[in-house]
Amino acid sequence: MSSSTLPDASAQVSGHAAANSTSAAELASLKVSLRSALRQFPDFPSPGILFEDILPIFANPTLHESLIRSLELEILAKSGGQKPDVIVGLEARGFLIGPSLALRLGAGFVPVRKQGKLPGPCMTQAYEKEYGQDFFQMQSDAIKPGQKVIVVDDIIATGGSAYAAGEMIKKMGGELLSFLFILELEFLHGRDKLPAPVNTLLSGQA
Ligand SMILES: O=P(O)(O)OC[C@H]1O[C@H](OP(=O)(O)OP(=O)(O)O)[C@H](O)[C@@H]1O
Ligand SMILES: Nc1ncnc2[nH]cnc12
Ligand SMILES: [Mg+2]
Repeated sequence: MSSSTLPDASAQVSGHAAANSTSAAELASLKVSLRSALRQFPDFPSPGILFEDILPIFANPTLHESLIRSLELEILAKSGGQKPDVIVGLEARGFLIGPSLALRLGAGFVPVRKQGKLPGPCMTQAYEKEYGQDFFQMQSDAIKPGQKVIVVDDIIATGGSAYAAGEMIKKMGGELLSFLFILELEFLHGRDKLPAPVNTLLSGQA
């Protein structure tokens, strides 16, 4: 190793550290504006549920851009260099973020839909969520064996929806890298159900 390598290497390391701290500062500031845009509606869709409304973020192009950038930064910070092949988004609110995020990351997008919406052979999984139960489906060939997958959705409450998606992805031979949400309802401990790391931008209803 030449004597000039060490200073170059250490300059590179401190360059990465500076870039990481810049990204962390950017992410922290974006999260503040995203949180301030959320609205809450008591007793929707049923008594006792405090509904978290994320839609104001999408009504404002600056906040919309902040959201997609935050999700991208969160993945880059937590991925340990592992790039996803596929982003899986859950119908319906997961469709608001999945395709844009997939484009940013150069990954494919695959939908998980509610039963009866997808053509051709499908895999079906029952699930329960904070205020109901339903069936999810994916097209049976949507994930190729060995593909690296990140599941995205707006909110993790009980974790039932995301768990069902993870089950189907594993049955198709996909490798679950992580789950990513805008908001976590911590008191429901949904993350404890999930079989891969769980990353969230915001938490609430502690
Ligand atoms: O962690 P869980 O308890 O499973 O709950 C979270 C899920 O519930 C909501 O979806 P929902 O199907 O109610 O509505 P949507 O069709 O508007 O996404 C939310 O968008 C998450 O997908
Ligand atoms: N409290 C809540 N607000 C919005 N979406 C939800 N999905 C599950 N629980 C929810
Ligand atoms: Mg949903």
